[in-house]
Amino acid sequence: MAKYTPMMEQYLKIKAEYKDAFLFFRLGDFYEMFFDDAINASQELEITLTKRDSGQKEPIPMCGIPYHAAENYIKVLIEKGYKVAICEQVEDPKTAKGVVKREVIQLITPGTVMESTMLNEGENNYIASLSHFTDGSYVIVYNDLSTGENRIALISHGWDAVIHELYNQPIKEVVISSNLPQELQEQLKGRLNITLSYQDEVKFNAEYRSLCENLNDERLLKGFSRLLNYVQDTQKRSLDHLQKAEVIELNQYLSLDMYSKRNLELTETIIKKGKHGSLLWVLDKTVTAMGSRMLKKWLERPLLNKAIIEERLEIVEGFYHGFIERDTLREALKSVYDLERLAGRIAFGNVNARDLIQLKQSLEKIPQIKEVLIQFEQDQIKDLARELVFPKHLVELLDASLADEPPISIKEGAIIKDGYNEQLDNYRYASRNGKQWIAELERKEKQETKIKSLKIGYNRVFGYYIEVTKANLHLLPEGKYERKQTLTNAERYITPELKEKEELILEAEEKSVDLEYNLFIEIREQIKEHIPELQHLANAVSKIDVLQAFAAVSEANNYKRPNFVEEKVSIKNGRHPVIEQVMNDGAFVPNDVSLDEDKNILLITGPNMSGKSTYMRQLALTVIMGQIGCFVPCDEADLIIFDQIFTRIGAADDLVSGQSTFMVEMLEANHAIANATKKSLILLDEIGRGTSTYDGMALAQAIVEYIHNNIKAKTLFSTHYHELTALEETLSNLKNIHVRAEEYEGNVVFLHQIKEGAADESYGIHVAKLADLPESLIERARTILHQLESNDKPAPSTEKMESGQLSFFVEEKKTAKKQKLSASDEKVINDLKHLNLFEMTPLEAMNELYRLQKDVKK
Ligand SMILES: Nc1ncnc2c1ncn2[C@@H]1O[C@H](COP(=O)(O)OP(=O)(O)OP(=O)(O)O)[C@@H](O)[C@H]1O
Repeated sequence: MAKYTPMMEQYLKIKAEYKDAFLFFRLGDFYEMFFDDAINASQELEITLTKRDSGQKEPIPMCGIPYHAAENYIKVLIEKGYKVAICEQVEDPKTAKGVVKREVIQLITPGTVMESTMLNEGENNYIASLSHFTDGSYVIVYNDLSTGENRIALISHGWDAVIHELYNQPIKEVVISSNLPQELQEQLKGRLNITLSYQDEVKFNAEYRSLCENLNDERLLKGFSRLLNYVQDTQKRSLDHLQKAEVIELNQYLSLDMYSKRNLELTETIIKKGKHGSLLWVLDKTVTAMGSRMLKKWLERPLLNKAIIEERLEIVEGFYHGFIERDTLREALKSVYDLERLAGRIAFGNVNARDLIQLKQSLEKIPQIKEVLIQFEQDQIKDLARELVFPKHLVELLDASLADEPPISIKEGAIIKDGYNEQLDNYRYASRNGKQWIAELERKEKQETKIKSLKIGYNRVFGYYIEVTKANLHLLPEGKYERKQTLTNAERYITPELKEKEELILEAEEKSVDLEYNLFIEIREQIKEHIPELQHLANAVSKIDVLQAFAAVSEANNYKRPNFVEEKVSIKNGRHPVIEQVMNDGAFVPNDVSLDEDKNILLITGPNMSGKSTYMRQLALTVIMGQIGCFVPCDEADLIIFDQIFTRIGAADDLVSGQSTFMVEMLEANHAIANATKKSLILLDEIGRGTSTYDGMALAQAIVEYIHNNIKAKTLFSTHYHELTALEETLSNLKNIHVRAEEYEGNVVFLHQIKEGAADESYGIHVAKLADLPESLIERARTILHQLESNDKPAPSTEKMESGQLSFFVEEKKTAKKQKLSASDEKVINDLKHLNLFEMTPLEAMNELYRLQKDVKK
């Protein structure tokens, strides 16, 4: 077999170290890719695939992109979850002997991008590391390379908790050990859709000692080192902006499992996966990107500590009433640039002078912000003001050194102010002086030759020249000028003295550009020393921004400050914060919520689409808003501090891929039952609808009883099984409520009002009528329903139900479903077939029809 060319040998050697990345191999002005990389990249990037001789018999596949356009292509690949290794020529090709030396200078991965065009400003971009230990515990480390943030959590209660923790965090990549069991790796990829990277060798790097000082657990240290080792290996450059690892004590925050994070649409909606329509969308009245990111973090981890919640509420209260000051504050905050990411880019070495001017302008706003804050009477707001430490020396340095309007490039001069550096001033003087001398020469020559149109110009090839039009050539004295260039209408000349000045000017200019570049790097290095100060400031500014946003949104939407009490939840005229925003003014019907020691379970009945899930969701969202320190959507609220929220709401779907709807529903219910405490909030919507009526109802009843007898958590339980309302008689802490709907001229009118007691009727048949189904079908449905209603009585309830009994119903499920679809139901089933409802029980089918009708109306 023929040998590869030396360059190809070099390529193959480097590529062997970066098998899981596209290797961008620098050749002159291009990054080239070869072999499979070329084939795949040509498809992913839609660029032409060509061939190149490699020394072998057959040419090899190749494709390339111009180096100056690389950023866009890299962006596309990273967004698709790929990694890109940037391999540069690291010696001057002109002086190189043999093949030019090349090295990978950076491995760009989805979790480690720094370029602002690839980052979403309102969102963190985390890379995480996950380490597992023989005692069954796990350590997760989150790092945002763009801001330097490091957070670390120890999880000692199993793998499921790891998945719940990682879910819904903006993580692009997880670094693991290749020893992590394959099945778990598959779950990370499949359930969470995250790029996996491997770092098996984990060694403590003394360089980062100061970042880990507070980690007193070997496991935390090991987890953190795995992340740092990986980041160091891929980035190969200064990471001076990395911040001390902050340990997240998970038991200090309201725990939300992945189902609840998703069902409640805190930061993104389920269907469109966008911010619009989420709670974050309503609350995000922040004016800085830093504030927006902090708000998102707060929403993902509501607090349990009453003192901190009250401190936030006190600040919001101050901002709420001081609306004039708040406006001034918002205006000032608007001019504050993303200090956090800027600090990261300063450390990384990719800021330009314009960025630093923006830094200066942002910092100049700090005294003004402080001044506004100290005007408030609340001590908590005055404390915020104290956290804003104005870095005077830094502003002075930036002000003295940088030109007010520098260009983007840092290699073309015009970035340093006059008077900052004596040497630079000398060069500039020489250059300006020379130019003045030339202007003077032009004036003198014009006078002497009497040629008014004579001019002195400059171009890169010939330098300075004297230009005389052909018509005036006869006026020039003999022998004084040396001809340099002939144009159609003019001749260009030089003189020895002009040449001499030209050299002085050009030399001064060249030296001054070099010097400016060096000075800029020096300034950047000096600023690096202040990165911790900038990060501290960024943190304080973000907090102020989030709290002013809470005040702004609370005022705009008429939210009220909640009281935190010991045992009861009592909300007057509560509203759903998101739905009320998308409805016309005043269209949303407010409702009360009352839960206490005596009545901790509310069993909600009422027709479909009447507002049962909305009522449940609005309670959860109100609790979360309160526990992040925001006012809440109602007229008055007494709340307790909940430790966990569990939900099973809305369409059960493919969240856990490969599982049936019913299975998902059971997983979610089981998760709640296994983990909830008396201090938790459980919201279960239509449990049991994923299976046939009999076992669905049985399961629903068993679950309610189990919560009632064993957990005693505050619970909202909505159901279609009207029969369950009888439980009020046997379960002393359960109370029936219903959503009111009225029949008006044969139609259902939804009033969306919550009332005490059970709903009197199922409205399925009316709903089907609304859907204009054939009269015969409706009649038949009525008969079937009637039969069902007379047969389906709930099993007598028991106060001593054990959790093990639940499995009995699950086992029974399949046979029960078959029984349901008897031959006598054939006609209805056939009629429904075209609507794909044949898999359902008649009652469920009615519900589906109603949904359908509602959709058609929309
Ligand atoms: N309090 C309210 N005021 C005004 N409109 C409401 C209210 N509650 C709910 N709605 C409207 O009714 C629609 C249906 O509400 P929701 O989904 O909560 O009903 P549901 O009873 O849970 O229905 P299903 O049983 O089908 O899940 C909402 O999308 C909203 O438009």
